Amino acid sequence: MKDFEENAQSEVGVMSPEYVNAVTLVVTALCVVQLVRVLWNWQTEGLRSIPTKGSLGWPILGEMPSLLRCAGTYTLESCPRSHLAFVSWLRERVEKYGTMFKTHVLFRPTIMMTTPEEIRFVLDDPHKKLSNGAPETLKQLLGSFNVFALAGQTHRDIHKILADSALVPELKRKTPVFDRLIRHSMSTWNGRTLDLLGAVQYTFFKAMTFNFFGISWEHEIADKAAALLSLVMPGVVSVPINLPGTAFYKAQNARKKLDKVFLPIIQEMRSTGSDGSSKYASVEKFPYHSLLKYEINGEQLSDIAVVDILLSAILSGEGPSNVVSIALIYLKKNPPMLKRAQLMCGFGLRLINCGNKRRNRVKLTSLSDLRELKYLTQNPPNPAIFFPFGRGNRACIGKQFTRLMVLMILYHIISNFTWEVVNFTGKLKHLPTFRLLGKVEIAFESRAELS
Ligand code: HEM
Repeated sequence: MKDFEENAQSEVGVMSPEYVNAVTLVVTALCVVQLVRVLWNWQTEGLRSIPTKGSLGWPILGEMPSLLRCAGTYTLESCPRSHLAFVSWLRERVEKYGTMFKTHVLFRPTIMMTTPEEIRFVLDDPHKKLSNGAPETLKQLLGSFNVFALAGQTHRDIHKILADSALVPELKRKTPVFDRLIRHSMSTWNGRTLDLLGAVQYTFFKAMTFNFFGISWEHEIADKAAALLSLVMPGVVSVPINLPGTAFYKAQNARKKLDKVFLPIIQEMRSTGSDGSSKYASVEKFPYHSLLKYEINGEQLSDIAVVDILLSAILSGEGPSNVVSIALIYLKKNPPMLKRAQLMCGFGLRLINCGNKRRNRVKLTSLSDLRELKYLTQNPPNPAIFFPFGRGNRACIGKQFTRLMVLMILYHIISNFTWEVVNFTGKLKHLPTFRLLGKVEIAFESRAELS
């Protein structure tokens, strides 16, 4: 019997444990290699056929780790050097591959263009073949009709409708309203320490709900909308995990509540026609009747599509609060520059309001008033090489609005207050947009010489 078992074992060739382990290892390694190949092919699809030189970096991560090392967080003082770090990341690749190279960042195959001519070519999009690569969270929170997700002729038409209402003549008409709103927002600042980014953003959101939905900033509904709007943006730049407590979850809830604020206005405007009058005490005059009549394939935009469009336009405007905060921090660090700005504001005040001794009560009633504030409107960049507001048919529609509001807010702060930076991380971030990190707490006091 024993002989039989030994013979049988040698007949079927029983494998030693070492042999089994080695085979398992080889098979697992082959599977991993195959998986990485499939992932990599999927990840770089579309880019491999483009005859541009470059490196796609690591599987999945691409060249993101090296880019993040250059574009991470920086202190305000090291900010110019941080630009140099990013520039050296670019220069290294430009020297190897040329001014246009392929890479893999933000989990996507990417073509980097580094000269103003190349960037202008893309933004001007002469063949009208490019569409926008907006993040998925943007679509989930702002809806499929958000302006960044639109493409082709529909995008061009909607862009024009939005842009027309943000042109200088329209802003001229609204300047006194914005001025009242800003002075009202600042009326409680004396002796208080404020989260400046939050406070300025709140004022901006109220100005924009007036601009895009016609909602009066004095009405409580404008406060409700501004509070909800400030919850949506953090969700757009967050990981889309829909669990209670996450930024994405809060943003989704805020979006649902915003629909309840805005949808009744759109529904009422459709029924009342084009004169813009409203039964809502909150709505002064709805400015977008042309949007209500806009048709795609013979069908008018749905009410929710109109809300998507206007909401995305409002939420594009979260940048200016960073601009105001950075300006105040830099001015504080540079007393001679602050002094000159104060003098110019004073000079502007005298021009605007000759004879009025209560200088802190002065109103800005037109855009030409602002032109007198020469120091605040200096250093125009070269438009051929510097386009912070984009270009072409995707260009920012809020450029004039931003200039106007930032200037008015700075003007009122500089001429009415002294301030101390109480709490600020001192850090800036470049990705996904240029912004200050954390809260910026600033203590405001009325300027003694004005009271
Ligand atoms: C510091 C302030 C701002 C900066 C630097 C800025 C910058 C930009 C840039 C670079 C783009 C182009 C994005 C692309 O190419 O896809 C853009 C688009 C846009 N911006 Fe702004 N923006 C600012 C403020 C505002 C404000 C206050 C509003 C609203 C009143 C606004 C509304 C829009 C809209 C609606 C678009 C999309 C245009 C389209 O795709 O048709 N922006 N912005």
